[in-house]
Amino acid sequence: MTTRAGVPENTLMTFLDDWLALAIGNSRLHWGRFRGDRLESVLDTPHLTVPLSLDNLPEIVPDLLTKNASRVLPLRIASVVPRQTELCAGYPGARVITLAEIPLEDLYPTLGIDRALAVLGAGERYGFPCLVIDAGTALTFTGVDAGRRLMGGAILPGLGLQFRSLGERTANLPYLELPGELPPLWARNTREAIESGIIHTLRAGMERFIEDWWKRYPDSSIVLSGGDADRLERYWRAGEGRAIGKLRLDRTLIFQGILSVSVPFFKRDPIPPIQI
Ligand SMILES: Nc1ncnc2c1ncn2[C@@H]1O[C@H](COP(=O)(O)OP(=O)(O)O)[C@@H](O)[C@H]1O
Ligand SMILES: CC(C)(COP(=O)(O)O)[C@@H](O)C(=O)NCCC(=O)O
Ligand SMILES: [K+]
Repeated sequence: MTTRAGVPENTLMTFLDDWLALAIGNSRLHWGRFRGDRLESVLDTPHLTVPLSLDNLPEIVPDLLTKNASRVLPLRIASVVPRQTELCAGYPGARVITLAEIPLEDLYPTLGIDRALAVLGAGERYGFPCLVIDAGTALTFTGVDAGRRLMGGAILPGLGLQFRSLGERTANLPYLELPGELPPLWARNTREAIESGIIHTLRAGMERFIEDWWKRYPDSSIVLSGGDADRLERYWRAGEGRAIGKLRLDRTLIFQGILSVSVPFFKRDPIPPIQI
């Protein structure tokens, strides 16, 4: 396989090389800089407005690049936003990850690559079976069993989107930011009523999925990821907080997933044994 620049791909990444991972979500870009198999730094940036090039990469991710990084850094892209993928395609080291490369069974053809990589990353890091709850633009549940088969999942509007849609599509409701703390269940003003409705309903929904998942896979890890994961974890913990010890927070799952599908390109030690 060769890159766009015609360089054989597996000569691009060696064990100690720097390379970039880019996860393109519906709200923004998530960048990770690796040195070999080590994730050294991460950065979120707005969507691209112009094509990505060798010239503008240093301006887009100044904090990720070392000063002497003059050569073309390999860039492995996982995107759920086709227009943004197109804007990256002209970058010489770019390569887009597809579902065909994901070593999980029973994936359906339209599954988001971000979901596949995050749950792969979660399984590699915490063991299969595992359930990922990704609180991004959309909020997704993605579960994989001990045989690395996709069990199933669900998609709903993310927290930010739920707040925004009420603010934008109603005459009297304000657009609110996500609150820092879990609001009271029974509100007596508009702000808290919106916060309560969205957050307590989401918590109840999460409980439904989590309880069912643990019934099927009692020892499974459940991992929260995405831009709203920290807040979601805080809301979850502030409630009755059932079995909270087993909910992990890890916002780098997708980078672990991208690393895992890049493994053949590294001379790296095998990933630690999988705990089931
Ligand atoms: N600078 C920011 N831009 C966009 N969303 C942000 C930002 N900071 C925090 N967030 C939160 O992150 C959520 C989006 O999650 P994220 O994982 O970044 O989205 P995606 O991967 O779908 O682009 C939003 O609901 C918002 O509350
Ligand atoms: C569900 C998603 C929109 C989530 O995107 P995100 O919130 O990470 O930007 C994305 O994974 C997607 O476009 N999925 C395709 C449909 C599916 O996964 O079934
Ligand atoms: K995501």
